[in-house]
Amino acid sequence: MISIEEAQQIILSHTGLLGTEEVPLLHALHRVIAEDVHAPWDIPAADHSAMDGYTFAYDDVQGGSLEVCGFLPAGMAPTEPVSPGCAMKIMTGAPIPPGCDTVVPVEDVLEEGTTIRLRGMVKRGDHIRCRGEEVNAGDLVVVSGSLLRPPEIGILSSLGKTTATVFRKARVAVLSTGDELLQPGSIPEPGKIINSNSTSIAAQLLEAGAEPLMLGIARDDLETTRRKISDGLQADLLVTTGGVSVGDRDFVREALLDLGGEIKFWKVAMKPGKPVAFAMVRGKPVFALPGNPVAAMVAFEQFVRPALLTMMGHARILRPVVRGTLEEAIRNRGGRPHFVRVSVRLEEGRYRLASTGDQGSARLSSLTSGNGLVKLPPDAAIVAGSEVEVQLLDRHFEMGHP
Ligand SMILES: Nc1nc2c(c(=O)[nH]1)N[C@H]1C(S)=C(S)[C@@H](COP(=O)(O)OP(=O)(O)OC[C@H]3O[C@@H](n4cnc5c(N)ncnc54)[C@H](O)[C@@H]3O)O[C@H]1N2
Ligand code: MOO
Repeated sequence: MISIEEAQQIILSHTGLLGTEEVPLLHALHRVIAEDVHAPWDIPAADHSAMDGYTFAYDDVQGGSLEVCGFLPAGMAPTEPVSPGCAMKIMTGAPIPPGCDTVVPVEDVLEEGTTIRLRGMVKRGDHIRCRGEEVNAGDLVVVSGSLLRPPEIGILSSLGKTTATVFRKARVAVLSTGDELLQPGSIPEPGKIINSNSTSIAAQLLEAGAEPLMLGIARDDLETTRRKISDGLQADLLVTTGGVSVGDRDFVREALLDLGGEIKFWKVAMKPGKPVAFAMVRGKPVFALPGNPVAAMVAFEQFVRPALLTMMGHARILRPVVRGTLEEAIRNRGGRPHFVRVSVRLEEGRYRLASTGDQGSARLSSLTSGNGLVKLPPDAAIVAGSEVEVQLLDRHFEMGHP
């Protein structure tokens, strides 16, 4: 049995970047850009007013009064110089006319008919956003490999871009195995359960920015399992759940080998998720996750998600780890690291952690009532009040459960 870290290394050594595609700018949100973007022009393109107020030549201010000679709303492009001794009323964002070099906000003047009187001190160049202050033509503005968040989308738009070249979304085939499984939406019958794993894995894929392709259920026989897995190899990556332990009807590993696959590892020292397998089959990575619903989701977090993010160009592929105070004692009596599901609350700037209760590998509510995983070493007993590291699976829950 290998460690979690060894398993992650093996996976990443078989994980390469996907290709790229050009998409409309808004479709590039939360994806990784695969091109360097240089500015085709200065931003701002000219000196602009940063305030609604008056603009004038600083040297013309004699005794603090100026004659108002005109009005410059945003959108105008004045070319005529302003006459000596004159001020122009100017709106935020309007270009500074030739001859002017200073702006005073409207609330800092006394308006007396067609003249204005400055109420206080003014400095040359006040309240002017200079040409190229943010970006100069030719500057590298967005670097290839950057994650595109709303601000990056905005700056790309300001550079005239309407599309972006980004790494492709991974297309991931999802297959569940088991004779006991019913399609989602069914009414349970004796001996049967609903295939919830396909849905939870698909949700994890969507959250990671990938595209799930639902292959449905493979019955517990070698031929069906092999055929369904073969179908899944059309995708960039395949995730299966169930049928990977040592049961008489666990056919996933045999099917992978029959298809010419190489099993890079099987069984990782962790709980839940031990009987996870990783294989390369016809050049495609295949993750065979355990059937127990929590084991499948926790193994997805540790192994599938980092691989997907790497393929889609992300530099940050692991969940953030923070330190928090345990509100209760937790212990691991087993010989494998145990991912204890906890709820993480942010209280007065400190993280506080509480166990989500019964930690059974089949009990999905141990995940729904929490948002973090504490990796507890084998045979560890941690007392209440101790500080431990926790992987944050979901930042929304920190402010309290809805
Ligand atoms: N003799 C041993 N038995 C088991 C071992 C072991 O080491 N020796 N490991 C246990 C561990 S740990 C896990 S985890 C499970 C994993 O087994 P499989 O991956 O073969 O999964 P299945 O046996 O097919 O199913 C396990 C469990 O999960 C339920 N399940 C399966 N698929 C789904 C689905 N799509 N949606 C919802 N629930 C699903 C299934 O009904 C079983 O209850 O093996 C232990 N056994
Ligand atoms: O790995 Mo299985 O870990 O019970 O859930």
